[in-house]
Amino acid sequence: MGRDGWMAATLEVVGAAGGVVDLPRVREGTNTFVIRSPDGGALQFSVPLLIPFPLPPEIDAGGADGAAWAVIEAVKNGAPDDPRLHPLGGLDTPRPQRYAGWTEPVTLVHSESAMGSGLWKSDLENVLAEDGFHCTVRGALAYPGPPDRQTIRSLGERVADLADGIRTVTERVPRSALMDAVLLSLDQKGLRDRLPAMGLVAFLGDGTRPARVYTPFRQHHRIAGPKDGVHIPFQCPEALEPVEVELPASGRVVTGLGVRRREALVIAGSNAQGKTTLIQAIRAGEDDHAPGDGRELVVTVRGIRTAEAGGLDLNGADVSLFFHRLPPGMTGTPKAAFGQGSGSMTMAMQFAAAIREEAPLIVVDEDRAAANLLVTSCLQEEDVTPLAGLLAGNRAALGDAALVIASSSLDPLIAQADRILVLRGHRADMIHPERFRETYREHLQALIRQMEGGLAARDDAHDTFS
Ligand SMILES: Nc1ncnc2c1ncn2[C@@H]1O[C@H](COP(=O)(O)OP(=O)(O)OP(=O)(O)O)[C@@H](O)[C@H]1O
Repeated sequence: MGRDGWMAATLEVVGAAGGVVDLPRVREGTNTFVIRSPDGGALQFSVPLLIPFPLPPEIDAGGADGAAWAVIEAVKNGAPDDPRLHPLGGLDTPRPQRYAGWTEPVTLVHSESAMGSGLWKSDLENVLAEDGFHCTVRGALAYPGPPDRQTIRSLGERVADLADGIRTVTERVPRSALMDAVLLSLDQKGLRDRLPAMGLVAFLGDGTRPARVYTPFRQHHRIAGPKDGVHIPFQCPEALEPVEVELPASGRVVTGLGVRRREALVIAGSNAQGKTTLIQAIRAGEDDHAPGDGRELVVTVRGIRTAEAGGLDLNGADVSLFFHRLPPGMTGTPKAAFGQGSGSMTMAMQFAAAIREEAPLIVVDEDRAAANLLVTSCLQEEDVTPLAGLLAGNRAALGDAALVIASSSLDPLIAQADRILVLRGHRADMIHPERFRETYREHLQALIRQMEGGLAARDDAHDTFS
């Protein structure tokens, strides 16, 4: 941190930048630093600024994160054309691509997770408040040489110019753009609060565009932006009884799929129809999204959990919901198991913990699950009850949690669903569970006939050649 003495000069920089530096928010080494880049070509800095742009009085402070989002994205957009903003993208350094993450667009307005912590976005460090726009900006300049009076003064001037540039852009953001983002943020927060009273744990609005595009800086679905090109919007089929909702802040009336408390909803469909994408959108509904994200109308209550196969160490984990005996190699009892968990044991632990801690919604994706914790094989012994078995015979053990399960091949599990949404060509349709069970029965009978036919043919061939 103290390389070349730049850190020692930081406070001088702060002084030189005058009143724009947000002194109460200065945390040296964390959000305030000046350091030469590892390749030596740039001087990287981070500094909390207070831009004199107070939250307009007509804006409800509850949606101020939307206004902060609109301002930050406008500044990022303006960076190439305004030399004062060039440090944001390291545009004057020999390798600007190294700093492109700082101007990477973000369509997230609020998240309780630590998602995208390396990106500039509306969060606890970037807030529009009554006393101005508090923001922590990171930048990079071409390396000016060792820290002496001249270079330190010029750094101070660049930071002051940057603050000035941010202020200019901020003041030009149309009020309507601020208001759109604010209302959307308030709508999502308000709807999330209302869901429990509606008997719902998630709402997936019609028109949602759930698919994502990944960039080097946004590699997780929660922070990734909308997919370009062909993008089929979600539309809740009539047979799934769409819910109509009046959004609390804008008063807009929208329709969509409501995921009900305690229900088991299966998202089915053959390969690559968009099951994982839809389930990820429901998970991302814990966050608030900006106009254009595509998931603005997906709202999920907080505290949802996933259960996935893994190989975690179990340290007194209660897996008795699924396991009635421990496999060899583990110690303890099913109520307090110790040892290296198998894929299904780890998943059982996560599932049981979610139920114990009263998670409102548990999400399971067949792609990431231990299949033997979901359905039974004819070889399975009695010491494990998979999820399909719990749904069939012991629903009470799952408490109040709703389940959303993406599955394309685990018919015995799909057969236990309360509702089945089936995706075809990325479009949602519905299969009545009773109809599915009939089809499944016929499918099993055909399989038995096929298997018996195959065995008989094998016996005939054996007789012929023996
Ligand atoms: N509504 C949509 N519009 C356009 N593309 C979509 C849509 N939903 C998903 N996709 C795209 O379809 C592809 C497959 O999606 P996804 O992985 O969610 O399918 P899946 O049903 O879970 O697949 P699998 O059965 O192989 O696990 C991805 O490239 C995804 O971005």
